[in-house]
Amino acid sequence: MATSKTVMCSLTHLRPLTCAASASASRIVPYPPDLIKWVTREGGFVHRALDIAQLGSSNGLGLVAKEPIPRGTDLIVLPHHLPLRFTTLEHDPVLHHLARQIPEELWAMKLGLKLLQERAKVGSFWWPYISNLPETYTVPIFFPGEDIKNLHYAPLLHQVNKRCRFLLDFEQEVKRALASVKPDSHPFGGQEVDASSLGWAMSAVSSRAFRLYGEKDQNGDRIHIPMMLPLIDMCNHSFNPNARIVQEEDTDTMKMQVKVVAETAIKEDDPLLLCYGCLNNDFFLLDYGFVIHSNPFDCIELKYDGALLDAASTAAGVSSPNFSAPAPWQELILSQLNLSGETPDLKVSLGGQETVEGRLVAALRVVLSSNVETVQKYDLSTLKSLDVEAPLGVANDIAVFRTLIALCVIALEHFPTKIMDDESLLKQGASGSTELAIQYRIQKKCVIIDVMKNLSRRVKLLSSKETATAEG
Ligand SMILES: C[S@@+](CC[C@H](N)C(=O)[O-])C[C@H]1O[C@@H](n2cnc3c(N)ncnc32)[C@H](O)[C@@H]1O
Repeated sequence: MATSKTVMCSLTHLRPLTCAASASASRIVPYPPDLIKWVTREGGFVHRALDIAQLGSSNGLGLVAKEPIPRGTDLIVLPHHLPLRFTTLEHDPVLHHLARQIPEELWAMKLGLKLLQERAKVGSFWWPYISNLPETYTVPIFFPGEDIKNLHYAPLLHQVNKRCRFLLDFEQEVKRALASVKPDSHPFGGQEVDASSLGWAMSAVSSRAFRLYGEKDQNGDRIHIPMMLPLIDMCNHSFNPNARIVQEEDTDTMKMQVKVVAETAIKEDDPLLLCYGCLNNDFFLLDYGFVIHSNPFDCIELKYDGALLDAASTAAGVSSPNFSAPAPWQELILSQLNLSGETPDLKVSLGGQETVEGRLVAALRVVLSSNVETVQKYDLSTLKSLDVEAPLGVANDIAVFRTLIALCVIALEHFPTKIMDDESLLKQGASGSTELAIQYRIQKKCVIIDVMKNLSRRVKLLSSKETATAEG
């Protein structure tokens, strides 16, 4: 739900480890070593048609094909020693101690510690790779406070604040851990590490690492671990990728190597594109620093709240809704949907592949029905499905969809601006993080509008069927 009242926390007031960047593709050093040559020299393979190039103004650098490449062609092969990993074999006890303080959901920080260590190390094996990394990132932890507020969407503001707070606390943790370390065992070569440099490392990893099979665990099974893949991580994202990552055993060394293979035929001058995952825009913005227009996986999060649903239902013209006081049999089904009971999960979503989260559809169908016998004829998966047409009757589904449409209207009204206002702000020439924040909130509102359109179509269809039945 949208809000602008959350207390902001941002890292922009902190001194960055590196000098400030202006261009989006600005790298750690002005003239980094040639990455393709380094990968090849280290025993990797890079298809001769591949080159690194600047792609548009906002996508940074990318890989492009200088000539047509047939489907199935090997494009890049990285031998086992090139990916950067944080493994249990790491010798540094301070790094391990710090890694243990990082919550699982911020896994990128763990590998980020290793990245910072290698960045600080004189003569690091990975320097040719690290020096090619972007100097700054467009993720919201680096937005000025005003632009964090400009996101206008509480669940994301919460995540941004959580990350900023973690980095500020972790900075203190790192300082405490380093205070007693002797200079020759300092994990960062004696360099000071602050929240800004930790944020740089976390963002470098979250925007570039892939989770692939890593070490074997005690049972001999390979576990997924995040890895930074030099050169491969120059590929930008698309939901219609022309390349994919494959892991296979190198027949010479018997070690795992990572490959990029052409998924489709690639035309001359086409960028090489991988799919980073079926993610919503919250993940794309938080982890990668960009937003996808008409993202089919974008969604908005709402709280299942009886009073709110009664208000929505009443506004939709549904008579005497009882979401605030469901009957005991309805309450029982709500507990089965985990929307009631001792530890309910009240977060429900609109948009994405499901259009309306199944638990919310089922809850509305059940609470807006007064007929316990009819409801008991169906299992939960039927009640949750929008593909099953009106299991509890046409009038029930019409009431459900109208309530959901009213809920969408309420959700839209929580945003302090309308899409028209946002678009005129963009036309006036908002730049950098302001533009990104505005694009993000426009997309959230578009998700709601698309859900409303979808539900309106369903109401129209059901109403025409209802009329036809009455007339017939
Ligand atoms: C794995 S890196 C790809 C290489 C990167 N472009 C560079 O300059 O190093 C991921 C980053 O590329 C950019 N990017 C990738 N795909 C994009 C897309 N479809 N639209 C906008 N930016 C994209 C984002 O900045 C993202 O954080």
